[in-house]
Amino acid sequence: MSGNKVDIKVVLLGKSYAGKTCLVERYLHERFNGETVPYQNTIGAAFGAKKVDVNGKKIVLGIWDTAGSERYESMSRIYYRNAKAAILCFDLTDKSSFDRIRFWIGELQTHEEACKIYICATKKDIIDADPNTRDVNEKEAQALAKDVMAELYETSSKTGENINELFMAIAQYYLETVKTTEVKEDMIYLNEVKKRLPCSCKST
Ligand SMILES: Nc1nc2c(ncn2[C@@H]2O[C@H](COP(=O)(O)OP(=O)(O)OP(=O)(O)O)[C@@H](O)[C@H]2O)c(=O)[nH]1
Repeated sequence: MSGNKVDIKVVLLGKSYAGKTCLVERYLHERFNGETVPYQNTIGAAFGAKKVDVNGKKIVLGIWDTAGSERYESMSRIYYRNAKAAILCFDLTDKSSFDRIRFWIGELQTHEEACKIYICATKKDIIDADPNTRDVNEKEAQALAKDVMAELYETSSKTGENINELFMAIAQYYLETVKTTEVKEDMIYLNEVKKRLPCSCKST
């Protein structure tokens, strides 16, 4: 990492009102304005960045909070292009928001194959306070996550539960993958060197 360079592009996708902006607000600024400020839909997208320390390595996450409104859907590809991680948000109290993430999974699988998917079930505090408000079956969410090899996090932007954990997992996975790639590249390089060695070298 050098200067203000963004190391990992992370994009948030999901239905309008799913809780994407609050998730980013909580992570970047450790605050939740949901009880004091009326809901305002995101227009286009918003960008924020945060430097994190993963086992002594500092990396910068560049986070794109996209608009959930279907009106802006065609623009979303601009925001998820080259993203290393996508957080697909759904609201635990709204089944239609869960159904919507299948659309985003399809988009990413078609256009951004290398992007790692994280599924984020938001507003956990609401269902903790009243389990009857749960509109998405936990097993169904787990099954979908397993299907697409995604990790599933249940979060609350009100309490902050699981939010640092989610972004830390993204950063850690990124670093592990970078390391693996470097190792792979070294291996390829060694193979190439072996292939090019003159025959006389084999016996030495
Ligand atoms: N209790 C509770 N309310 C939440 C939580 N997250 C979001 N909300 C509320 O849900 C509403 C929508 O949240 P936003 O974060 O603005 O939703 P969004 O997905 O960014 O919406 P768009 O910008 O339209 O795409 C707001 O009224 C928030 O206060 C949460 O974790 N707990």
